[in-house]
Amino acid sequence: MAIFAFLSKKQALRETDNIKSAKKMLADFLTSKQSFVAYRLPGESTAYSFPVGKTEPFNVSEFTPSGFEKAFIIAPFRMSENAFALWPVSGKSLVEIDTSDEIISGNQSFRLPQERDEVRQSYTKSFSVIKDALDHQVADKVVLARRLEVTDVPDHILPRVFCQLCRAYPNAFVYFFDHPKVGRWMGASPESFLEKENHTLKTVALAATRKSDQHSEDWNMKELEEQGLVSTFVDEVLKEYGISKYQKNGPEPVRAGSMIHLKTSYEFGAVNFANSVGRFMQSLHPTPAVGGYPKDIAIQLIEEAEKFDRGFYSGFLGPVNQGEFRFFVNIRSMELGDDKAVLYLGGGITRDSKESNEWEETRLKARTLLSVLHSVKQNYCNESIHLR
Ligand SMILES: C=C(O[C@@H]1C=C(C(=O)O)C=C[C@H]1O)C(=O)O
Repeated sequence: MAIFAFLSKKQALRETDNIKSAKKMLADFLTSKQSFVAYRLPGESTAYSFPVGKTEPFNVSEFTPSGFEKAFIIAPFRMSENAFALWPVSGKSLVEIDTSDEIISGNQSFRLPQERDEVRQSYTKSFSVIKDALDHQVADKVVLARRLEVTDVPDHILPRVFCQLCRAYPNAFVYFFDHPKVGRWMGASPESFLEKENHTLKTVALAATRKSDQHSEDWNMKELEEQGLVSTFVDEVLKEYGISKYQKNGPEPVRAGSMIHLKTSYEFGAVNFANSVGRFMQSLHPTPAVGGYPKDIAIQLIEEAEKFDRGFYSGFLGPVNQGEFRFFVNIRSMELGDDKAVLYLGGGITRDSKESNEWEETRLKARTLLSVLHSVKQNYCNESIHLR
């Protein structure tokens, strides 16, 4: 033990247990252009990373835990496009990484800059396409998303942003990956898609958004309906797969950063899905939390109203390990590259939605990542963030 006398406890631990500094490992991957994955599961103190070797495109319906052992799965919003499985370089396994050495001052002072008129007007246009369809009873709910571009985001701050996201959002699924076929993305998702633990499958119906300082009032009809449609959809998919016995709890309020959502939790036996878990995922995705209700009509309306490709935003992603898996909905996320970050921000629109409230909701959601980007930039570049 004496040889560690001059090291801090954390450093000594790193020497003995082979825990690497997240900041250093991710910086090395970025400078050497090595594809990688890094993630931290909700509620856990340990984060993991690995250099990516074998990569395989696949159709979500083909997914089985045994066929994708040790892979990290990344599925897009559109089920007509391929998902990707990323495995560690052969002979390498997951490395525990320490994200705690990156403690910087908080982000309380963060104020979201105003956005350009064109951005605001374009949202208004897309909103009216959706609202018209809802008013004509074409659908009951559609999730409308927009993009927000942040300039001057240099590569060297990204490992620090990842560490800071882990610290700021202990209950989120925090991830960061870079791969030539999939792109470079980072996020802090509050929403589980589907998880298998022991012999149980778990999912949630998460929707409706309030500022966390507004939670004392009762949830109104519009919010209850918006979340209720996600629950109705999950119930319908379970029924379609012949699952009649399941545990359902909620809805109850849950905190996600500076927001509160309503969540209903579901648990059911995995035995019902011997080889059909991939097909089940294909039926479940996208839930009306990120798509809409009815599903196919909502997807068509999204294509019509949003003038961009969602890519991996509002798809799902996560690790497969020892026959179990933890998949999360890819929200509160950003696509990185060329010295910029593009945030994707969505919100559920129903017939009772007001455009200005929905716009503000997307700005509230932007805070999750922007407040962290801002504090890292302030501390290491001595400047604030710039929106395009
Ligand atoms: C679509 C997003 O979030 C989803 C939409 C919500 C809403 O409409 O209130 C709430 C939580 C998420 O299920 C997003 O953050 O981009």
